[in-house]
Amino acid sequence: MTTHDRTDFPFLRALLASATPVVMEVKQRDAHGHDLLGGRTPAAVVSAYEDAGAPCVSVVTGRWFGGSKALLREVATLTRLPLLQKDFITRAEQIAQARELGASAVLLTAALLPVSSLSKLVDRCLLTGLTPFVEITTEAELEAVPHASECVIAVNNKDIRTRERDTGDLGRSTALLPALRATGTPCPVSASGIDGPTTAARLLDAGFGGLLVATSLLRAGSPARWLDEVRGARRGLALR
Ligand SMILES: O=C(O)c1ccccc1NCC(=O)[C@H](O)[C@H](O)COP(=O)(O)O
Repeated sequence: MTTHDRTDFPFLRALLASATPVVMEVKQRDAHGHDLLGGRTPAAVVSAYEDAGAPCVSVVTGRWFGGSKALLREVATLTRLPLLQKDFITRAEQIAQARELGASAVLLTAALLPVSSLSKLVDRCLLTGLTPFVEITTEAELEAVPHASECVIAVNNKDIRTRERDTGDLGRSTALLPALRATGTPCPVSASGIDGPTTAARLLDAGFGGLLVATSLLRAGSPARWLDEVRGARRGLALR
């Protein structure tokens, strides 16, 4: 496969261009079924994310978290920011559908996909102009990621086998970061369980090129303040 021009991939381009590369997520419920929108509409949440300066937005369409394809379609009508679809994507038709719904990137969960399927789906994404957002939890899964230099690769700090009901092990991200970088991915990401601005600042300082956050941002009330606190915490770390 030939190397693609990154400028044709809006999700990756936006993440790489951002000084605060936090992918802000629209997620209706947490893994325990607790509502996260608190009476807000998706429009209100997306507007707050835009005001905060989010480079891109993730939309959970998976039913475990109360999502739906209609939610992605709705969010796509509300913003021009590049969108990531988070769902269990296992078939090429779902990639075509993601694009139709308005996504610029799709989640591919390495733990759920045989290596040959992951490879075909990554190829399909790249041919379709979607950024493959490949989530891994181990070094073995990471080694099986094809065309890593054209994928966003994210360490999932939570455990998909328990439906992500755990609080997340951020040590997994830190431990896997050198191996992540060695793949040549332009954007190593830490995803899930990032519990606040101080943790986010620490992960960005450690060298992550992006973070994916839902629960903490949605519970914080003001995403703009949350991101300001990340900047403040980073300044504090630089002064040490
Ligand atoms: O991780 C998956 O495989 C997955 C598949 C389908 C829908 C959602 C999925 N994961 C959940 C998430 O991606 C989290 O919502 C996201 O990482 C944010 O986590 P948090 O900040 O802890 O709410």
